[in-house]
Formats: sequence, C-alpha cells, structure tokens
Amino acid sequence: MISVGVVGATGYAGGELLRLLLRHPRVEIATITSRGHAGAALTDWFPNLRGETDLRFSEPQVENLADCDLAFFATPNGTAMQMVPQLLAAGTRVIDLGADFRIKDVKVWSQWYGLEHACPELVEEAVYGLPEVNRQAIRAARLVANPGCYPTAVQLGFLPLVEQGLVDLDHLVADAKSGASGAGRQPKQNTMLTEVAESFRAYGASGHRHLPEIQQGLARAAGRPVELTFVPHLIPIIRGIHATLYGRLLDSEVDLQALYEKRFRDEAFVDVMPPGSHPETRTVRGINVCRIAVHRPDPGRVVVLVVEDNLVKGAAGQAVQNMNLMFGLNERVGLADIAVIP
Ligand SMILES: NC(=O)C1=CN([C@@H]2O[C@H](COP(=O)(O)OP(=O)(O)OC[C@H]3O[C@@H](n4cnc5c(N)ncnc54)[C@H](OP(=O)(O)O)[C@@H]3O)[C@@H](O)[C@H]2O)C=CC1
Ligand SMILES: CC(=O)N[C@@H](CCC(=O)OP(=O)(O)O)C(=O)O
Repeated sequence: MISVGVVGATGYAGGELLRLLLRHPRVEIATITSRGHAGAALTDWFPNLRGETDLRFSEPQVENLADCDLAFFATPNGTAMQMVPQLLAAGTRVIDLGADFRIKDVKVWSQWYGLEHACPELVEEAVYGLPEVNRQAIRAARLVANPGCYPTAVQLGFLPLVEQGLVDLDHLVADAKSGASGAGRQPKQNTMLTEVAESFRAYGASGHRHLPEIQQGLARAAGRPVELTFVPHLIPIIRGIHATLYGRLLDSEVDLQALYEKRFRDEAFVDVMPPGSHPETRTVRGINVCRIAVHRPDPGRVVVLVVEDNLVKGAAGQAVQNMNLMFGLNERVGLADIAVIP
C-alpha cells in the first residue's frame, strides 16, 4: 500500500483528491491536514464522503507527513515550497498541485507569483506532471509539479500541432473558460453565486500567471519559443474548463483528425472525438478525461476544442495519475469513473 498525506484537505482540490484516493485500491490515507480545524472530521467539510472514512484533520507539519510515502499539497501557491525540502530529506515524495515547482525560470516564477522562492535549488529537479509528455520522468521523480488547470487543457490541445511544426508558433490563441470551483473554496466576492450566476466575463486579459507555464510547455514541445495570446473567462458553472484554441496552419494538406488520433492513440485520458464534434464540459464532470475535437474552418486555419474538469484532469485526477506512475502502478488505477449526465 502507498501511504499518503494530503495537505489542504478542506479545499476543493484536496477534497476531490480524497474522493478519488478513498476508492483507490492501493492507497492508505495516513494524514490529512487543516491549519484551523485539527481534530475535526473530514466529512464535516465533505459530507459526500460520509460512510467512506472517519479521517480527522491534523496540523500541516512536517512531522505529521514525514512517515508517508507521498505527500500531496493541495494548498495555495507558495505553501508547498516551505515543507518540500524537509519532506524529500525524510524520504517522502511530493506532488504539488500548486505552482511552486512548475516554472523552471525562478525569476519568471517570482515575477508572476509575487513571492521569493524558498527552495530554488529543487525547481530544476521537479518534474512537470503532464503524463502525456513526461511519463518516463514522472515514474522516477521525487517531486512532481502538477500542472495548472488551464495549462493542462491548452497544452494537450495544441501539442500535436506544435510538436509537428504545423502551426505558426508566433500567433497561437487560447480562449479559455472555467467554472467557479477553479478559484478555490476560500470566499471571494467575485466567485459568489450572486456575482457569477447569469453572467459571463473575462479576467486576466492583460496577463494571467498560467501564460508562462503554457508557453514553457509548448516551447519545449516545439523546440523554440512560442507566442500565445491567452485569455481566461469565468463562466457560471461549478466545474469544467472549455478551451477554444486557434492557430494558423503552415500545411494546408495535413490530415488533422489522423494527426490527433495518432498522437493520443495510447493515452487513456485523452479522447479525440470524431470529426465535427463539439465537446461538452458535462461529459467530463468528475472524471480524469480531456476530450478534444479538431476543426479546420478553412485550409489555413485550425480550431481545437478542449474540455476537462478543472478539479480532476486539471488537478486531483492528474495528481492521482502521476502518483500511479511514481509508484509503478497502471496509470488508470482509481480513475475509472464515468461522468454523470444530465
Ligand atoms: N481549484 C482548481 O480547479 C485548481 C486548483 N489548483 C491548485 O490547487 C491548490 C489548491 O486549490 P483549491 O483547492 O482550489 O484551493 P482552496 O482555497 O479550496 O483550498 C486551499 C487549501 O489549502 C489549505 N491552506 C491554505 N493555506 C495553507 C498553508 N499556509 N499551509 C497549509 N495549508 C494551507 C486550506 O486549508 P486550511 O485553511 O483548513 O488549512 C485549504 O484546505 C492551489 O495551488 C490551486 O492553485 C490547481 C488546478 C485546479
Ligand atoms: C476560475 C479561476 O479563478 N481559476 C484559477 C485557476 C486555478 C488554478 O489552476 O490554479 P493554480 O495555477 O494556482 O494551481 C485562476 O484563474 O486563478
């Protein structure tokens, strides 16, 4: 059994992780943490888990996690980096669902996150946890930087085109929409029901912190820098990301459907839909799947539609997928759910 700890277990990503981990046949949950609620029951925060667990929170301290094989951090950016060096030294592997280890250039990370990095020496070692790109490295990693929700959707959607040099890398566009759970459980005025329902707006149009993460991943795939316009939007749904990606094609003959099907043929969690499809967020609600449809409105233009659940393939499900790889399990273990419709 893999003994795991979850830091940030009162939050949305932590709760989703526990929903998945409680049904994982090879996991034993040793520790869950909350700063203000030590001693309280997990089910007080997630009543959906009643009957599944009697876990109670403890304080997020290294000594409460150091006996685990693996610690997940489902915590705000800037949290994991405070404990990771001591945990790795104690032999505990780490998956950070936050952004502390995603950006290789620590200066760039500091500019976007407004923090000084607490352990820059570990950033290079950290493996970016997008299994569809880094599977081999994830297997051996001590420290995995789980990707952001938007970066997962945008990178998976663009990868086949970028890897093959089929699009103009100076004019990529990603128009992405997220449900309100993407903003976390902490009360914030702009994600209140009364502020989100019956409305729709963009945010971060002049710069969002996921831009450098996406550009880093696509540049690695392309072998050269890429220019991307990325605009996120908040939509009045609870879960789900829909990304519409635009590119100028450099090859008007290429069979895009065949390209995408071939690239993701062996990927358990990427579904390339039939030609002409328009994927819906509800088809991935609660499951670790990214669905993609590729369109060519005219010979020089490609439009890619991508959906995922921000809390699953965009966070907790991807973290479980990474854990499976790190511990030599089949990637699909514990991730076999089917989405609920309607
Ligand atoms: N929501 C999403 O769709 C996605 C989230 N992520 C990332 O996952 C992480 C968690 O996000 P989310 O669940 O939405 O956020 P929430 O605000 O819902 O939860 C954050 C959790 O972190 C705990 N926490 C806060 N500060 C600290 C601290 N200093 N030390 C230890 N624990 C702390 C809180 O618990 P308590 O106060 O009880 O200690 C809470 O359980 C973030 O980095 C986020 O960016 C990534 C992809 C998608
Ligand atoms: C709707 C919404 O607010 N979404 C969040 C993204 C959540 C996420 O993936 O955050 P990290 O990169 O910090 O892990 C945002 O745009 O800030």
